[in-house]
Amino acid sequence: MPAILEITALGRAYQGRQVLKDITASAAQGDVIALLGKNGAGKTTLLETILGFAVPEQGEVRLFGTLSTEIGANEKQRIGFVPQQDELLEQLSPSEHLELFRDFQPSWDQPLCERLCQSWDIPMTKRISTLSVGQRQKLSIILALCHKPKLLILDEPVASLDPIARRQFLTELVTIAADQQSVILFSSHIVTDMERVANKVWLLKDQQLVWQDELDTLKESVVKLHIDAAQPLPDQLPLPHQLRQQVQGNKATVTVKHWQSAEQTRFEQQLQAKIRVEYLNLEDLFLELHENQEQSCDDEL
Ligand SMILES: Nc1ncnc2c1ncn2[C@@H]1O[C@H](COP(=O)(O)OP(=O)(O)OP(=O)(O)O)[C@@H](O)[C@H]1O
Repeated sequence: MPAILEITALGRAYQGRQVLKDITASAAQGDVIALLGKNGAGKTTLLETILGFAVPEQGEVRLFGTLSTEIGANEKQRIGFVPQQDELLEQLSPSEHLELFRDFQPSWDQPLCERLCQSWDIPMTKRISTLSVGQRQKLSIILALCHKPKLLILDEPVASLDPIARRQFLTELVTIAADQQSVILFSSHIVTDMERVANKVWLLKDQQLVWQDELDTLKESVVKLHIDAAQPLPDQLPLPHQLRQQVQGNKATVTVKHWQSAEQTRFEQQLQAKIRVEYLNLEDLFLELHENQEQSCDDEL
């Protein structure tokens, strides 16, 4: 069976300016992937290119084995998408909009739809043009979820949701990923949310996916070392794979990547110091991985 999502040597440029470069990645059933990157890193561009909205300048994307720019109704029925800017039909009511979608979707889950509409207080009979931003976002999510897609792509899906709706939405995502064995790929700047549900991280930086692996592996690999020495430490500490270091007298904090706990004793002996290893949450990891640009950095992540 072909992979749900396969990206090969993908490149995108706008008016000759490269936005994505040499991206190769794939996703398997059950993957919940957090797509991280600063503003303008290219997340929306990547998600829209995956969906086949534009022909890539380099490389290709395959969805269910078919080029994303050539997918037909069969593949489209297996995809759910929540765009950053919703594309709802303003003149309809939520009830009419949902009905319209349901008619085109053989696998529509009506009980799920009713449950979400009720728990998210969707005003079913008001015109969509009169809904609040949060209500519109909820409706977009319901439209994307209820046909039980095998590939669910969400671009900033929770930006306008209140904390209760966000938590409910995240719970739904986890359930869907587990029950339907689908792929979920979503971007968000609310990194704490992503950490709750994602099992993989794709990190976009300098046009490339500089990290694409298990979230747990990332957390074990990039750590902050708190060093406490008997004597003053040198300005530049001889530790490999440093992202950032701050030395003050006998103490230092150093963020390193490719950390291997077996090395701790050796470094302690080398520096004649005690080292405490701090494992970071995803938000701190994101900050550390982006704040290293001006610092001494031995190579790219
Ligand atoms: N249609 C376009 N024409 C020209 N440049 C574009 C176009 N769309 C996006 N860009 C540029 O490509 C880069 C990536 O934009 P993109 O929207 O993909 O980033 P993003 O990571 O989704 O950002 P954000 O987190 O702010 O939503 C930005 O520099 C943006 O200005």
